[in-house]
Amino acid sequence: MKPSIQVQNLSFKHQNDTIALQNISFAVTPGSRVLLIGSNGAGKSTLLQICAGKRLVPPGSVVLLSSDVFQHTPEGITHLSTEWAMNPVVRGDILVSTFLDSVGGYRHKERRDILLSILDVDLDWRMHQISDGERRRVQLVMGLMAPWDVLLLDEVTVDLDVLVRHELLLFLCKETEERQATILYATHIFDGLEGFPTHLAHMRAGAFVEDPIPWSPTGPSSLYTVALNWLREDRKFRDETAPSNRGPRKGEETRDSETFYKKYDYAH
Ligand SMILES: Nc1ncnc2c1ncn2[C@@H]1O[C@H](COP(=O)(O)OP(=O)(O)OP(=O)(O)O)[C@@H](O)[C@H]1O
Repeated sequence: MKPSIQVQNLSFKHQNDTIALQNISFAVTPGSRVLLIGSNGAGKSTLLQICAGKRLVPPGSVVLLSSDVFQHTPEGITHLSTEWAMNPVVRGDILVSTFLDSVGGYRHKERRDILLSILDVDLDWRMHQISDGERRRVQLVMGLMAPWDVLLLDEVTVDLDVLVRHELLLFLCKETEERQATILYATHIFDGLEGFPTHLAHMRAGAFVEDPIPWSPTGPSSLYTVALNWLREDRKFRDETAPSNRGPRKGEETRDSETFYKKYDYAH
């Protein structure tokens, strides 16, 4: 089967020269649900942004749905991240129904209505008068209503209540099974996720520790235990190979900032 996501020798540096990805190669077949697991800063969001065609990468290094994702971003790719909710536009005084129509909701009424029900969204809500979790639900209706072939999810279920999150995960599983769509999902929350992934990908310092491995919820360890062990190994690996300055500093002289703030500390 032709992969829906094919990444070859991908490396990426941010503008300040921080190396975010190092020589990543992997392929994902249609119908897969791949969980990206890695510590903060491991490169998950950067990889998802690149797969969404949002960052310039060498031609041919990231091919989704048989098309170079940056040069000719194919139809059917949806990237949902937490940044969306920070945009003042989606916190403005606008009715949810108007908002959804403004992004083409009228074209996908059937799917939109299924999602309104799963995500328990009221079309009469006003975007500036709803909670963070409610706004997240509107984002998910918006992002998922047009049928997608590849879904790139960056921690967007974080503020959903557990019932809505559960229903959403069931919907996503159904979509991948019935339409052979593919999901790459980066998260740190493993509660209730046991039956979701078909594969786990372990990212460490911008690289894949190994190819995505098949996951079965009936195995000996829980997802949480696997993730915890991987992250412990990563921390040990980092401390042995590239000790960092993180944590308290021993024997350090007083910093200028301490001297300054102590001088103007009127609280005592
Ligand atoms: N805009 C940026 N400019 C410079 N460096 C960045 C930028 N965004 C991320 N980085 C760095 O790139 C590396 C990968 O970051 P990335 O956000 O992809 O990690 P992540 O695995 O998604 O982390 P988290 O779990 O915290 O979301 C980190 O070293 C991070 O400090």
